[in-house]
Amino acid sequence: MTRKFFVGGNWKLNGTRDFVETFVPILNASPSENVEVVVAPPSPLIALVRGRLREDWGVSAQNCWKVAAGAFTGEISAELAKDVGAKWVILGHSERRTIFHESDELIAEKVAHALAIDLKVIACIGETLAEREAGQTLDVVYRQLKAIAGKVSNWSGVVIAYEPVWAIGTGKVATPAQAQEVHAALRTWLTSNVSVDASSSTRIIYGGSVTADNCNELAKQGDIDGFLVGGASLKPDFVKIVNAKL
Ligand SMILES: O=C(CO)COP(=O)(O)O
Repeated sequence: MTRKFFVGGNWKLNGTRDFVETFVPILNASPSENVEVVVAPPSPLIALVRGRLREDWGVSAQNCWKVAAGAFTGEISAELAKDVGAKWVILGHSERRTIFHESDELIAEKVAHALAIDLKVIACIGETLAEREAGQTLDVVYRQLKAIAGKVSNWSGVVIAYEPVWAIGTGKVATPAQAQEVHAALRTWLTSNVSVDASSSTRIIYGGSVTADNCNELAKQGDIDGFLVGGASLKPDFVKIVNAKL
C-alpha cells in the first residue's frame, strides 16, 4: 500500500498575527505535489491561519483537552479546535509529556476523545537520551504506542510521529538509519498488535531537528512517511521539507 507523504509544521509557541500575514502567503505560493501538509499554529491563531492558508493544506491544534467543555481554565477542547478550523491535533508531544507531566493514560484519553469527534490525531512518541543510552528505546516507544493504540479503532485518522527527545530542538538529528530502525520496529509492532492493514497504511513520520539539508536522505528510508517539523517550519525552507520526496 502506498502511504501519502505527510509533513506537519509545529509552530510550538511561536508566531503572531503579523507573522501569519507575511509567512502564510509564502507557503501558499509554493509547490506541493503528492504530499499532505498540515500547519499547527498556537491555538489563538488557528482561525486566522485557516482563513489565510491554501485550501489543500490542513490546520492542526497542538493539544486539546479530553472533554468538550466545562471548568477547565486554560484548556481548549477538541470540539473548539474543530470549530475554529482544525482538522488535526498533535497529542503526546514530548514537551507536553515532560513540561506539563502528561501521562500515557491522559494522552490515550485525549486521543480517544479527539477521534470520537473526527478530529484526526498526530500521536507523538519518542525516547529520551538516557533511555536510548540505556538500550530502552524500543521498550519506551512500544509502551507509548500501546497506550495510544488501545484507543484507536480507525487508523485512517492517525499519524504516528516518532520524535526522539534528544533530537528535538537540539540540532542533533537522528541518522536516517537510526530513524528507519525505529520506524520499521513500530510498523512491525502494528502488524503484531493491531493488524496488517493498520501497519501498511499508517503514516509513521519523523521529528527532531529536520531541516532542508537533512530531509532528503531521511525521506528515502522505506518506513519514513514524512516529518513533524519544529524550528524549520517557521522559515521559508519549510517548503523544501514539504517537497523532500520530489
Ligand atoms: O518537536 C518537534 C516537532 O514537533 C521538532 O522540533 P525541531 O524540528 O525544532 O527539532
